[in-house]
Amino acid sequence: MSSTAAVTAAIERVPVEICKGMNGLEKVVLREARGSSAEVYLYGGHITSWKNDHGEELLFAIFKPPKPIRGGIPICFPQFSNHGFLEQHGFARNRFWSIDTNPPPFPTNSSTKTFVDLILKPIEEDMKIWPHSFEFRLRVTLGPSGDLMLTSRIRNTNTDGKPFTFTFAYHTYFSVSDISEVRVEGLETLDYLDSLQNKQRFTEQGDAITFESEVDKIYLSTPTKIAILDHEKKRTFVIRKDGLPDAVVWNPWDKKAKAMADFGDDDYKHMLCVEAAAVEKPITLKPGEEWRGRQELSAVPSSYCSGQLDPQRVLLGGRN
Ligand SMILES: O=P(O)(O)OC[C@H]1O[C@H](O)[C@H](O)[C@@H](O)[C@@H]1O
Repeated sequence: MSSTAAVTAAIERVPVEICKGMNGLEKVVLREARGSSAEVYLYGGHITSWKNDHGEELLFAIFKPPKPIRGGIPICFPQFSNHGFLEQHGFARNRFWSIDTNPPPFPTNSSTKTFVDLILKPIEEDMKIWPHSFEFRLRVTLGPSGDLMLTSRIRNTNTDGKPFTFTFAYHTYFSVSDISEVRVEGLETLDYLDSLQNKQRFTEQGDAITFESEVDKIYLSTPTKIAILDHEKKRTFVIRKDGLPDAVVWNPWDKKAKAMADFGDDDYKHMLCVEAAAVEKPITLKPGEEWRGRQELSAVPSSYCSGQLDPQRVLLGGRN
């Protein structure tokens, strides 16, 4: 079968479409019957859009060609941020991924058919800076109720017997109405490394996390559920994660936003990054071993109780 035929065969079974996006780059669009959608670019395996069934964009993303895509969900691999000698956030976000037409069996407990499998293997240039052979499979799934699930499977395919070690993050930029109206539940009282203070370790104080200045923290050993409550929008994002013990919280605030070429001066007000990650304890894989890291996002209406958000209801939200 030719590769075009294989791609067509692989996508015919599901409500996905491959088309040209910004700068002529190829993207895959997933659509669910009730109207929700998601888009992933082959460049970076980068999610750039996630819309609910009212067509509202739930991710913050800026497209200002010829600059690279800012926002959405860049994949940070094999290095998160500057925790190592590679380029910031590793090279995976700056590589062309392919559609994986024949992924190994993938046990899922859902009957959804709206998904696409992408694969990244190292190119010669990568082997020079990170001399390891790997297969990185990313499955992007849109659930029937609009939930967005990302599952990464990374396998060490070294033939020299050598293990490799990496750090990882789903660098998710959530769209929020106004950062000063947002709070994050689920990280209170946890230890974190403060990237603004030489990665020193502190313990979070107080009830919930709110925002009034730049923040760049790596929360350690976090629960598997975190909520972002947007008071103004009356919307709550729930992040469920597996295999990713840490959670990075980032907002550049005004000064850094001004200094960033691809960020509008006020854009920081409308975004918040909460990133399911494995940073503090890097993952090591021996040849033949595979690691999995999963992030599931949902957006639900916030519930109010005498003017106060009810985190218990939001976090339990009818299911676990
Ligand atoms: O500008 P980028 O390379 O995409 O990184 C954007 C941000 O990503 C993460 O959240 C890091 O913790 C920040 O330190 C970094 O500034």
